Amino acid sequence: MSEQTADGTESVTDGEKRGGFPRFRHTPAGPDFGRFVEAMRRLQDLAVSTNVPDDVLADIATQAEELADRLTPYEVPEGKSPAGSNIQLPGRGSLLMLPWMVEKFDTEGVRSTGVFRRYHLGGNGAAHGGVLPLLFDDVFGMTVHAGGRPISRTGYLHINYRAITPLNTQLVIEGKVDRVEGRKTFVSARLTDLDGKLLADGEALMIELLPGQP
Ligand SMILES: CCCCCCCCCC(=O)SCCNC(=O)CCNC(=O)[C@H](O)C(C)(C)COP(=O)(O)OP(=O)(O)OC[C@H]1O[C@@H](n2cnc3c(N)ncnc32)[C@H](O)[C@@H]1OP(=O)(O)O
Repeated sequence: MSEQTADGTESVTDGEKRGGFPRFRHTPAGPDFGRFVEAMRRLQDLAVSTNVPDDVLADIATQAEELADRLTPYEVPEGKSPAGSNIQLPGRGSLLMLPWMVEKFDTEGVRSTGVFRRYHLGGNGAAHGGVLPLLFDDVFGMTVHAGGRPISRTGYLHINYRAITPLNTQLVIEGKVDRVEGRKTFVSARLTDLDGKLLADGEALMIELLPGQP
């Protein structure tokens, strides 16, 4: 059963295995959206890797403020932006997500490839330990979805850091459903380089939302 809400989303209730998740209509990315997101990613990389003279930075800060002012009138609620739901774009078009491409999405599992960039630097050339759980959690969410399981949230997420994760190196992550027990879906994933060297592995418990659970 579903009902239309004031902002145009559908609030879906019992029987549709979506917990309290609204059913958002897909917002397609326009022709320049991918270019815009990549430009924003370059800005993020540069924001953490430059040392700009004060007089130049004053001008750049003004330009950044002007850009934000131009974007602000177009702010929309969750589910109304192309960010996050366009799987043909790196990170599905979301600046929050790692800029990785989904290469496989089916009942056997999910495979995604990409690089950690300068923005993701932790220390001494390695990716920050905090961005790996972001990658794993996102892959686990997709794995549950690809596996045909109901909408679920992460109960726990465990990462084993097996080796230093390099920046600017093509890597691959593969996630799969290990087993299902009632509402509980146990998933696991491995992050490797293209030679198969294991960098990190992880497991998580994804719990099916009950009707109305946010
Ligand atoms: C198209 C749209 C796609 C959207 C995809 C969304 C993916 C989102 C992925 C995320 O990252 S979610 C963000 C991080 N996670 C959260 O914010 C979850 C916060 N926690 C909750 O909301 C609740 O804990 C939750 C709804 C997941 C479960 O609460 P419940 O009260 O419904 O479940 P309950 O505590 O009764 O636990 C259900 C079962 O799981 C077990 N369990 C729960 N937490 C556990 C835990 N941490 N470790 C081990 N077992 C756990 C619990 O023991 C029990 O086992 P049994 O059924 O065998 O008795």
